[in-house]
Amino acid sequence: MVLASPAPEGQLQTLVAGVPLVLRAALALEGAGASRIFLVVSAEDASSAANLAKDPRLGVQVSVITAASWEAGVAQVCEGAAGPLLITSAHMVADPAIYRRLMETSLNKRDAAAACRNGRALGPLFVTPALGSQLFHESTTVVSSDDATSSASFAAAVDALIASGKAISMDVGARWAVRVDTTEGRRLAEDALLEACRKPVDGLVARYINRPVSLAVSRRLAGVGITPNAVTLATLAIALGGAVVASRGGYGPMLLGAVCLQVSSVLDGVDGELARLRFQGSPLGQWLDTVSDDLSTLAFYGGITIGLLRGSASSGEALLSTESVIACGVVAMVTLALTSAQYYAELWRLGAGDFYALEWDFAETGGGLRTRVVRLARLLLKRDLFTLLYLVLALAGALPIALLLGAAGHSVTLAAATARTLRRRPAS
Ligand SMILES: Nc1ccn([C@@H]2O[C@H](COP(=O)(O)OP(=O)(O)OP(=O)(O)O)[C@@H](O)[C@H]2O)c(=O)n1
Ligand SMILES: O=P([O-])([O-])O[C@@H]1[C@@H](O)[C@H](O)[C@@H](O)[C@H](O)[C@@H]1O
Repeated sequence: MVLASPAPEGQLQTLVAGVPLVLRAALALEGAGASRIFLVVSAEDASSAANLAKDPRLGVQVSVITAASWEAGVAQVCEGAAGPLLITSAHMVADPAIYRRLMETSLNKRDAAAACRNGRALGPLFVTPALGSQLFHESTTVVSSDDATSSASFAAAVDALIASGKAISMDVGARWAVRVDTTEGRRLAEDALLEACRKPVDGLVARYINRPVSLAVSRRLAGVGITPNAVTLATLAIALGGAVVASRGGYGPMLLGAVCLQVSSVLDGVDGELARLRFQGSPLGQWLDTVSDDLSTLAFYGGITIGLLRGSASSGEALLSTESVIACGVVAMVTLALTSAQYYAELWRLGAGDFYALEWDFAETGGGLRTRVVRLARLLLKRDLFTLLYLVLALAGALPIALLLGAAGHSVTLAAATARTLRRRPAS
């Protein structure tokens, strides 16, 4: 059971990366495993809190508690609680792992666990109902309700709890936790939230080139109404448009086609970043993202195959014979389609649309020679890398090589996907 404390009056709706701060706190607590949330607010904030509590992104029940003071509201919740509570200020934007770790702490030996950095309390406190009610009942000085920096004085009170031995101090280590009651604090929180949108599976190009750009775009779009799904469809439209242009043939159109594929590959990060930043991820979005990646690549091969057959020598057509262009184009498209079909079937059975919901050998850390080879091959065959490579080849007027590499690369992934499907086929 968890409690999110109020922001000072009127600040419930302050946006942090596109989400009202109190809603962000509630969603983060839910993500960390909170099964119920009590939101303590003043009478003036009650109706806007009630609206935020109805947000469709929330999966847990949020009860709004109206109280004359923060302490009175917290004490009221503690008194009715059956198990430990996590008390935090809506002003705190933190890595959900901090809340998760606090909630996992056993309160058998002490009555509370506090999130700390360098020995100082940050604010979030996991506490037994008994200590919680005692703290907020008896010690009216814990947080003075007319104190503008109530979360700071709350942290000071938690420091005192640690000093008296009643609370365990849990060091948050490198995890981030930022107070957002200042413009600077909100900026730092947005930086941390955006950084947390990176995916551990990002390839080298994604990590060092694509993400810095897509994160800058997401920062600007976070407060705008555009949905992740709309961004996914826009990235697909850019790639398909590029493929149509490339099919006209010639150096310029085919280069533009490769530029469009690269732009869509960079913007491909924005949809997921917005989904994670604003808690707007969805099964439909996962599927759209996966299918749009594959359709974009497939259309590119189609576009350049037609373009090479139609074009002049300016795009390196002489590098491959007409028959080889057709053969490589067809092999690249068919192997990509057959690979995707197998992954889609597995994803469908799993009830997920996210390519990374599948279990992958290359996701294992360490491992023997085979795992290392698979991991290296996977890194080389990743979309972020080959998309950039195709752009370089288009610039060099050597796009037939892209078709050749596409045919070879997707044949390898088809072989791996087929072996995987056969391995996983249930024994009859
Ligand atoms: N319209 C969208 C797009 C993406 N997502 C979520 O975001 C993830 C993708 O995150 P992102 O940062 O965009 O990763 P990509 O760069 O697209 O990498 P990949 O496609 O290889 O997963 C999806 O799996 C899905 O969980 C979503 O919910 N809705
Ligand atoms: O992980 P990665 O190679 O960068 O990219 C993946 C593709 O390889 C895969 O075909 C597609 O279905 C996924 O959505 C994702 O785009």
